[in-house]
Amino acid sequence: CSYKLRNVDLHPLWRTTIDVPGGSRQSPIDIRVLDSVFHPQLTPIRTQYDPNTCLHIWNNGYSFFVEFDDSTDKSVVSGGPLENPYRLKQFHFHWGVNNDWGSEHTVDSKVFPAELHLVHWNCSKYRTFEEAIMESNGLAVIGVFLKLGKHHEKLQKLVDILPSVRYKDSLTEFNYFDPSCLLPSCNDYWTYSGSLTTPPLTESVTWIMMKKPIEVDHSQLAVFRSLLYTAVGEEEKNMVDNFRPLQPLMNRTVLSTFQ
Ligand SMILES: NS(=O)(=O)c1ccco1
Ligand SMILES: [Zn+2]
Repeated sequence: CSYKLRNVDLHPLWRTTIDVPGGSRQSPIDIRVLDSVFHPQLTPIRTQYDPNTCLHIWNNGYSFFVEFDDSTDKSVVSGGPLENPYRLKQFHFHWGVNNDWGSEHTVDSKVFPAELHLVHWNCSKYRTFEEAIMESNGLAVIGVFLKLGKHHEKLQKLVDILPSVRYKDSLTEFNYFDPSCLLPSCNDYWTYSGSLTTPPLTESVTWIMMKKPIEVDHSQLAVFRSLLYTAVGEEEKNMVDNFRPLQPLMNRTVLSTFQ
């Protein structure tokens, strides 16, 4: 395989390898398939999303976030390694300047052009998302790899509105979207204990990484890359390579639902 070096010009947010004091469960990681342990008791992940809870999209200067109304249990994930339902708060992506890299997690060192994160918080134990991100079992993030392939029909509704959040701190209304259309058809996943990959990098995440990638086409990824890190009036910097470098596995085991 062609070994491409990633001389990536990382965003200042990630340029320093921020070592969280005492960090022992940081994300992202390289998932070594043969080292993962098959766990037959892990049930499939169950998502119940109400498209009416979709609120808006905003560009916060390092990704674009689709945010949901998390004041009720209308949009939740449960099952698998989760001891109770977790409420959907937002989803966002990480991507590269080209199709050779962009994902945060890797699979046997294989990099994907982008990665989707669906972020949920433990509403049975904590009162708010902000509180949950500080707790070891506070969050559950479903990660989905994106690969280059056929046009993703359902994603296009989101892609079409991205130009309206081109600049940092811009926000636009976005209603009636069910993010389960972005999940792969196959239920197989890996799961491990990790952290947020952006500040505050807290070690509060149960990661659920879907084995099968979804396909998007070149033009759809190109629109992601047309977004800007910068606000109106600032010197324009394209929002690309917004992924954190791989972190050491340390004393962790990745579990899998398949052999
Ligand atoms: N990239 S991520 O899903 O770990 C995340 C969510 C909020 C902050 O960082
Ligand atoms: Zn993320």
